[in-house]
Amino acid sequence: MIIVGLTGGIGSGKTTVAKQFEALGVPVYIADLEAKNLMNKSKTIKRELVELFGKKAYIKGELNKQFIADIIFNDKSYLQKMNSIVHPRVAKHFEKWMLRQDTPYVIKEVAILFENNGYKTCDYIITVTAPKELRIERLLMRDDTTKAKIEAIMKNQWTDDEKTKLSHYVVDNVDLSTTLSKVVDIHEDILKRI
Ligand SMILES: CC(C)(COP(=O)(O)OP(=O)(O)OC[C@H]1O[C@@H](n2cnc3c(N)ncnc32)[C@H](O)[C@@H]1O)[C@@H](O)C(=O)NCCC(=O)NCCS
Ligand SMILES: Nc1ncnc2c1ncn2[C@@H]1O[C@H](COP(=O)(O)OP(=O)(O)OP(=O)(O)O)[C@@H](O)[C@H]1O
Repeated sequence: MIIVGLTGGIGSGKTTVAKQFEALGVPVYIADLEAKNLMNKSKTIKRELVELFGKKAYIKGELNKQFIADIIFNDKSYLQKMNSIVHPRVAKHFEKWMLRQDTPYVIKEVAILFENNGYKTCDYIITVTAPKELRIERLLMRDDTTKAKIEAIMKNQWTDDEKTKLSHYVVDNVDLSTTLSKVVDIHEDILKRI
C-alpha cells in the first residue's frame, strides 16, 4: 500500500489538511496523537520516561506535557533520548495499523517527518506551509502558549524551504477553501499515479 507522508511546521495546518483527506475517505494516521496515546498507556514507555525525566513526567498517571515540552524543546539531548524511547514503538504501532487498511493509499501525518528521516519510508510527501507569523497567530488562538515557546519548537524544525524541496506536493494553507481544492487535486493526482 502507498504511504503518503503529511508534514509541516508547527501550526501550519497539518491536522486541518489531514481531516480534509479523511473526508475524502482516505485513512489518516496521526503519529503525534498515537505517540501521546502510547506515552499514556504503555507501561514500558512510562517506566522509561520516568527514568529519563523523573517522577514529574506524569501527574496522576497522565503525561505531564508542559513539563516535558519545557525540557525537550530547550535541550536537544533530552529530545533525542525521548524520541529514541517513543518513536520505535510508534513505528511498530503504525505497521499494525497499516495491516487493517484496504484503500489505495493512506496518509501518515508526522510533524517531524524530515527531522527524523521518516520521509524515506513514504512513497509521496505533502508539506503544508503557511507564513510564520500566521502560524504563531493561530497557535496563540488555539493553545494556552506563548510566542517564545512556539519559537523554541520552531528552532528544532526544518524550514519550509528545506521541506518543500524534498516534497512531491505543497499545500500553502492560508485560505481554507483554496486548501480544500488543492487537497482534492492532490487526491486525484495520487490516485492517477497508483
Ligand atoms: C512534548 C509533548 C508532550 C508536548 O505536548 P503538547 O500537547 O504541549 O504539544 P504538541 O504535541 O502539540 O506539540 C507541539 C509541536 O511540537 C513539535 N513536536 C512534538 N514532538 C516533537 C518531537 N519529538 N521532536 C520535534 N518536534 C516535536 C511538533 O511540531 C508539534 O506540532 C508532545 O509533543 C509529545 O508527546 N511529543 C512526543 C511525541 C512525538 O515525538 N511526536 C512527534 C511526531 S511522532
Ligand atoms: N486555513 C486556515 N484558516 C484559518 N485557520 C486555520 C487554517 N488552517 C488551520 N487553522 C487553524 O489553525 C490552528 C492550527 O491548525 P492545525 O491544528 O491543523 O495545525 P497543525 O500543523 O496540525 O498544528 P501542530 O503543529 O500544533 O500539530 C487550528 O486552530 C486550526 O483550526
